[in-house]
Amino acid sequence: MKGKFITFEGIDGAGKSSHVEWIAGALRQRGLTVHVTREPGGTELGEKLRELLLNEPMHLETETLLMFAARREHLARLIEPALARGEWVVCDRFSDATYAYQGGGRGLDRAKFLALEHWVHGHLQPDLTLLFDLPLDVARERIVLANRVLDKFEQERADFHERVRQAYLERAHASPARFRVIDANRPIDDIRKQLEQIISTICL
Ligand SMILES: Nc1ncnc2c1ncn2[C@@H]1O[C@H](COP(=O)(O)OP(=O)(O)OP(=O)(O)O)[C@@H](O)[C@H]1O
Ligand SMILES: Cc1cn([C@H]2C[C@H](O)[C@@H](COP(=O)(O)O)O2)c(=O)[nH]c1=O
Repeated sequence: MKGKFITFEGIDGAGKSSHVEWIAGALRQRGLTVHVTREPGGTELGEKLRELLLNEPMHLETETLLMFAARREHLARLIEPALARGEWVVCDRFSDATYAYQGGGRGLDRAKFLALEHWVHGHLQPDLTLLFDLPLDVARERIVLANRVLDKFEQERADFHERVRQAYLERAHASPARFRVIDANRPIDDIRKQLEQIISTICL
């Protein structure tokens, strides 16, 4: 079977990372070779860029270019070779995050996003994108309960995160064949049952 590229998306605290390893395990049980990775990050250089991106204030275009620079490295070193070998890649965030955070959240010109997307991976889109969607206040409450140190994005105001959420939903609406919108305001076990059904259909 051909390798597939699955991405997880959603606002901060949506709960996507809680399912990334689980879905990889479910795929491995079907005999597949699966790589779990994340953005920004996923390579040695990408993880260094992640440190800067999540902590240093910078111009919006610098932030966007660094997200795509990290992505180019990630594609070249991990994602494209794995897919070429027929292996699967499960990635916590990809370019839809740039569309939602830098575009929706910060107001990056859409044409600039599209130009970078075309340059960096015009030939490749995820086979499946799971968008974890839920009201902002529920996601905020989860982050507070987790008691973690907030990064630059998590420290943004509620209106920023609301714009990110809406941009994700708009992007999902524009590509219904690629996206599955998951109601993330449910218990983890219920979400896993839905994910199990989704992967059964793509593993056929
Ligand atoms: N369905 C759920 N119900 C209740 N709590 C949840 C649910 N899913 C995840 N959580 C909890 O919410 C917190 C955030 O979850 P997680 O780290 O998976 O979110 P995330 O979308 O990856 O966030 P971020 O992008 O900010 O890292 C964690 O403490 C997790 O245990
Ligand atoms: C890929 C990507 C990510 N971001 C933001 C979104 C999150 O707030 C952080 C990553 O943190 P996580 O806990 O690993 O989800 O980075 C972004 O703004 N633009 C992007 O392209």
